[in-house]
Amino acid sequence: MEITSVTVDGFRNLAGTLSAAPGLNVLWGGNGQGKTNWLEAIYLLATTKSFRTHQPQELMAFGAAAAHLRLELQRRTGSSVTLDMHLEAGRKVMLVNGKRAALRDYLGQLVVFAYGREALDVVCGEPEQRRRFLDRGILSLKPAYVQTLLDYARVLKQKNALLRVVAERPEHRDWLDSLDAWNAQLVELGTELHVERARYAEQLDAHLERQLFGAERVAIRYVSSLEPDLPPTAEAFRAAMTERLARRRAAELAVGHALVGPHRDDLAILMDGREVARFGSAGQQRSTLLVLTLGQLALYRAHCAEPPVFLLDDLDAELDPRRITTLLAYLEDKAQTLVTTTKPGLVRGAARWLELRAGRLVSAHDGDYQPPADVFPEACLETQTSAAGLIPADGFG
Ligand SMILES: Nc1ncnc2c1ncn2[C@@H]1O[C@H](COP(=O)(O)OP(=O)(O)OP(=O)(O)O)[C@@H](O)[C@H]1O
Repeated sequence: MEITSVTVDGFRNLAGTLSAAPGLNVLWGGNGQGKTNWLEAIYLLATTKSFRTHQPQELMAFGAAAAHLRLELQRRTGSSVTLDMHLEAGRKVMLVNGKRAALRDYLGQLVVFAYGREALDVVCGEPEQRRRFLDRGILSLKPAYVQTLLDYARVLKQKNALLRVVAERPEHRDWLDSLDAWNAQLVELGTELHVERARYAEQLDAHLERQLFGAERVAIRYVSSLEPDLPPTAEAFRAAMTERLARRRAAELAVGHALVGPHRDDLAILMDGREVARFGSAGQQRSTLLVLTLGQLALYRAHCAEPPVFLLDDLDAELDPRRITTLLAYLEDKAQTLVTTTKPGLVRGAARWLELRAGRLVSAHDGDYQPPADVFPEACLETQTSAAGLIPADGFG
């Protein structure tokens, strides 16, 4: 699949249309000109989520009451698809080819993988970020999985509401009659989550592009909160969760919320057997995230013929020049890539150059266009200041 155009109205500081080419597209301009906002718009259109915020209101242009985003994409088969998203009063409406679409149908249309500063939480943040990372990867292969996620979240919410009421108002103890029914549903839905996530983590580990950035010593493993080495089978999980729910019943009643289930699981990201988040350098943490994200892309390509879209934010701030060349060469035949940079002179071989100012396109060039080498002295200064955060050329050494 390839994005051919994105049109935005009322979203952050953006306006107008960007036309993308197959291959590498470079969105360039000074700091604060809306480059990341364009990638965020594309990510939102693909996944229905922002990589920056959970607050829909923040996505709307200051003072605007609604936003509209449209994306045209072309499939390998030659067919084209239009995705529309309308944001208003905290609501999102999604259309595929002009028709309202259920989430599971919408999510399969455009697959994107994104690497940027915000995504570093996957390595360094809370377990929830790592569960989301896994879930997003599974959704790229299996959009129907979204129903399992929604159902599990709904049942967990109901169970928590019940436990809270009973903890706060003991006269409602008879309401506990329904607890077994909620638990039975959690076991079934939790089994699906566990099996999908544990298998995905196993496959992802096998597809990590370790040699690309010297990440040979990185390994990942799904860690169930029930038992760290629980096998990825439905039988093992069902038995473990049923036993644990019975054993923790009194504790759940005492604290007033659910203590057992895959909503407490984690993904271990290790280097030489130690957590990268705690023992890795800043450069090693970034390398690890890049290797994980490229692993998701490789795993997707192993299952799907359509190349996905790769979004790479702030290229020059995240990678040293040697790694930029290695990464862009790697992506060349695997994805349509959109990168943002304040230093377009660092990029070679782009299919399209899109210059942005104040959220709008000011020039577009194809092919062998030579962008200015260094036109944003203030941006260069900022990049130098943050140079300590660059992924070092010797990677994990
Ligand atoms: N809801 C909003 N409405 C209008 N403008 C917004 C909104 N949210 C952010 N902005 C503006 O977007 C700009 C930042 O855009 P963005 O983060 O895309 O910049 P960038 O080009 O990626 O910059 P850098 O190179 O520094 O990363 C800021 O000027 C900010 O004021």
